[in-house]
Amino acid sequence: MTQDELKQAAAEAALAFVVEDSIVGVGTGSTANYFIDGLGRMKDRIRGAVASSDASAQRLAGHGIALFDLNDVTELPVYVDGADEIDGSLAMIKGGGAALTREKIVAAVAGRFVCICDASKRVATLGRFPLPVEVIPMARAQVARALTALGGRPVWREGVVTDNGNLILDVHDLSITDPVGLESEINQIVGVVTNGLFARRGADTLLLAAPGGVQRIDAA
Ligand SMILES: O=C[C@H](O)[C@H](O)[C@H](O)COP(=O)(O)O
Repeated sequence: MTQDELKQAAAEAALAFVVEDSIVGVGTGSTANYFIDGLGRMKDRIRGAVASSDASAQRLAGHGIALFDLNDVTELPVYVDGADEIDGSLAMIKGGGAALTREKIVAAVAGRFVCICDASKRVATLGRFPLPVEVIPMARAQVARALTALGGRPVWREGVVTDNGNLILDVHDLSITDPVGLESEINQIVGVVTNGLFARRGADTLLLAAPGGVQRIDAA
């Protein structure tokens, strides 16, 4: 099976978690796109969706799925999204597509975070994938210095502007021994909007696709 087929298999498995007549939280990226396409087939069984990016909103709209503003939503039973890396405790690195802040906001409202991944995303320790950090533009250099002081090597993702009008620094070479602590520590740097560690609120359920099938792993 190709990596794309595995992503699609994980995404299809997530459709079983969609609650009838509910509003669905929808992530961003190539794996989430397969989920959106599947959701399109069952659009008559849901009220609509909250999107975590302009790109996902566009794809959802293309399927005729009603879009809701998160401010108007009080109940979001399920959020489905991919990840760049996920560890044994279901903590993740996200933001390879620069959508981390909206993803974290929508996920925070959701009752259950279902992560959909192909097996290549599963790691013992987070950090081989450079950690994306969304930064207010005028603070780019000072945040980069603070991230260097933490032991990382920040690289500005030049040319990329987030849906919120901000910049991304990708932090290489971090030793992530305490994902929960590091997530909080980086968020304390003035000028940081948020970082791509999803550890304080990780996934509740992982659907991990390998050639042998899709494995379900629930958080302890
Ligand atoms: O900003 C992007 C998101 O965090 C994605 O969920 C993540 O990058 C995984 O994307 P993909 O499914 O394309 O590997």
